[in-house]
Amino acid sequence: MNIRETTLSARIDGKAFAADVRTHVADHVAELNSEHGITPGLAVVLVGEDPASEVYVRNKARQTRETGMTGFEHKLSAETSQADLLALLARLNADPAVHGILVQLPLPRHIDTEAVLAAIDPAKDVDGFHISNVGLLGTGQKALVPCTPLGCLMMLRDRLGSLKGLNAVVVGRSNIVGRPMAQLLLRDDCTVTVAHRHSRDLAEICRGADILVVAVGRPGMIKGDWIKPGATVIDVGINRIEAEGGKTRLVGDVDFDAAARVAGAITPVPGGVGPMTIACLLSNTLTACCRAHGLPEPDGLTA
Ligand SMILES: Nc1nc(=O)c2c([nH]1)NC[C@@H]1CN(c3ccc(C(=O)N[C@@H](CCC(=O)O)C(=O)O)cc3)C=[N+]21
Ligand SMILES: [Mg+2]
Repeated sequence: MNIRETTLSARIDGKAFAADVRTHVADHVAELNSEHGITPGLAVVLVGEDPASEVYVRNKARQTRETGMTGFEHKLSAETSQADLLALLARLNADPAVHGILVQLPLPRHIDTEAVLAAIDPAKDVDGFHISNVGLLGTGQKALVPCTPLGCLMMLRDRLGSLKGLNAVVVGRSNIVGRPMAQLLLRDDCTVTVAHRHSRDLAEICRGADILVVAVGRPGMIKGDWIKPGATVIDVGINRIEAEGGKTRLVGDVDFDAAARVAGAITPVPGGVGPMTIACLLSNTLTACCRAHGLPEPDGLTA
């Protein structure tokens, strides 16, 4: 087999997977609607004008509508006070048409992120960032699970079936990805190592990984010879770098071409984890809606 073929067979198509998840969500939403007259609603709150965030929020709003759910968008100026933001969240918490609430991060510096996340009703916390959901996940209870790690887990289960007993290495320990990812892998009976910027001999740690999840935000940091042959590699990094002709290009945290020659499977950037994150946001909104109404949750969409 030549290198090109090897690369292609190793690629995990997150974009196609996400489209499947959205179809599954849309089917369930249609059923909720026809049988119970319920339409799941997702509120997205964006504070300030960050171009990348606006693209993301726009994509998400479109996909929310495409799956038959209602999207509520709240775009607030960068100068919005914390009190005003908290007042909006109180209204959304009380609104029965809103089943999911997402406050786009990062927030402007004058706003206390932890206070804002704590103000979201945990039952509507489709990002899974409220400490109540973090604690439920950490103790193996039913939670709303952060979208990016949930999407990674879905791809891993799809590729590998059971994850039991596998060595999983998570590089990065953020509250958004690394930590919840480690909890999910532990729950699926992996032996989990969490590595980070202070870890000694990161290359050697990575070489022991049957599953390698990287979420550090450093373009191409993970080299091909750090990958165990046949390993499954999930690249969470989305780094915009300068390309030729003054253009920009998206790359992950893993040196894709080199890693793809060694890995059993690997997610590309773009077209890997990113689309799955949005699909999982939609599935979390559906899950929150089902729980709010005491109705059965969709199969295969929750961790
Ligand atoms: N409360 C909160 N929850 C989030 O989930 C959240 C957030 N804040 N703040 C920003 C980050 C970023 N994020 C992305 C989701 C999808 C893509 C995505 O679909 N990326 C495409 C490429 C898109 C492009 O071309 O720019 C891909 O990887 O194929 C990217 C980034 C969610 N975030
Ligand atoms: Mg880190």
